[in-house]
Amino acid sequence: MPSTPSPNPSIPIPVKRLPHFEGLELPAYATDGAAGMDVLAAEDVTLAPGARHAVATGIAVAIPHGFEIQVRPRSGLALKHGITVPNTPGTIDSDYRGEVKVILINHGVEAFDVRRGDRIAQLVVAQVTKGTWLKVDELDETQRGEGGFGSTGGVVALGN
Ligand SMILES: O=c1ccn([C@H]2C[C@H](O)[C@@H](COP(=O)(O)OP(=O)(O)OP(=O)(O)O)O2)c(=O)[nH]1
Ligand SMILES: [Mg+2]
Repeated sequence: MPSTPSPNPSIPIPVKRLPHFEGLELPAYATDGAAGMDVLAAEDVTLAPGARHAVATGIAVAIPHGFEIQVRPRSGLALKHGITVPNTPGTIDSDYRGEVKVILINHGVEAFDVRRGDRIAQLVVAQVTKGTWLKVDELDETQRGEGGFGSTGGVVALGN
């Protein structure tokens, strides 16, 4: 029997469309199951190889307290053109009221033209769990202990 997909939880997010947003669409989920909303560039910019730029989106948001928006790259742009988000996932704080910008970097070998209206990245709404420090003198023992950074082996599969 096919299972009925449970609806995604969804929260309303106040969004302000800045003057240069004129004529663009709000970030939107491309499919029902998409994790991120594709966000459009609100400006034209050419990225030379190695160059980076904080690309305008034309929107400002008031994310409800306890949530954040993560700015993630689009895999198609990364694979085909080497265009990615150097600070991925970019963090939009709930108390930020400035314009949402997407930092793009060109890791490709050719210049890349971002055109106004292009879908340049995706925005993922996520819940934030805050931590508080519990000061201790000793930590519990684990199998890993202080091993890290490749301590469990290299790229060869376990068992080989
Ligand atoms: O990709 C991004 C990353 C950040 N921001 C905005 C929203 C975020 O709330 C603010 C600060 O971002 P972050 O904390 O990552 O940068 P910072 O270097 O720590 O700056 P700040 O001292 O302002 O927190 O900048 C964006 O618009 N796009
Ligand atoms: Mg910060």
